[in-house]
Amino acid sequence: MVHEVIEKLRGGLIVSCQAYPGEPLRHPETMAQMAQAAVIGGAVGIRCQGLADISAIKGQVDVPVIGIWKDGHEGVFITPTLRHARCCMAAGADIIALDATRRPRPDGLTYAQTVAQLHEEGALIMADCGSMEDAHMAVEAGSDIISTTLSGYTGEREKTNGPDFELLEYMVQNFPEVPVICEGRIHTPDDLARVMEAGAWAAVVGTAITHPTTITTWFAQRLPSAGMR
Ligand SMILES: CC(=O)N[C@H](C=O)[C@@H](O)[C@H](O)[C@H](O)COP(=O)(O)O
Repeated sequence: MVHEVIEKLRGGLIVSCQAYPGEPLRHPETMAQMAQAAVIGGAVGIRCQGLADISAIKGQVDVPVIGIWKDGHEGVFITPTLRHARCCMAAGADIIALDATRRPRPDGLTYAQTVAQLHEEGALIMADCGSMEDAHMAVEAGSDIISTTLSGYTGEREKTNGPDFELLEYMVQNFPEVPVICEGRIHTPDDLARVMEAGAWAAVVGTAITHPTTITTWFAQRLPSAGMR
């Protein structure tokens, strides 16, 4: 049976509100405003990064919040350890997303051990996978949600221009009992419509909605003068 929090996400758009270190919008209040704006536009859930952002956003929106803590840039860095995950829970996240690759984790625990412990503590876990093999591992570990988040970022899958439909379809077909979230490089409303048609439980859109610097470059690159800059 699907948990009621995950049921609330079914068929909907989750907006990822993240600003990266050193960026002008990197402030918990700013991200909470961004999250509120996304909910007004129809987001059924928010994904966000960092303990301060999770707690600020939880104070401002009623929809489920998927929390992560990114620590570092290499290897396993999305909620890499049990400690990071527990902190996200304490900050108020309704669902914790974890790196669900088969790579070694900084605290020496396996993904399955991490999930088992967090389940004992009452957490709901979204598995950020980078490949079919990761998805199998994540499902065997009892993840509550599996996602395509890390496709194209771990060396196992090509970084496609848009979402990784092949991985999404594989997950949907092979794990019909597990909610599958499509995340990563959904850049247009058409992309979103297609991933939902492919059977995604829900979809996460980040950059195309909440990262104005990148969106500006998409436009700027189309200026007649772009090649001369
Ligand atoms: C690989 C990685 O670190 N992904 C992160 C996960 O939280 C975010 O940087 C992405 O913005 C998010 O997954 C949404 O994807 P997109 O921004 O492409 O819509």
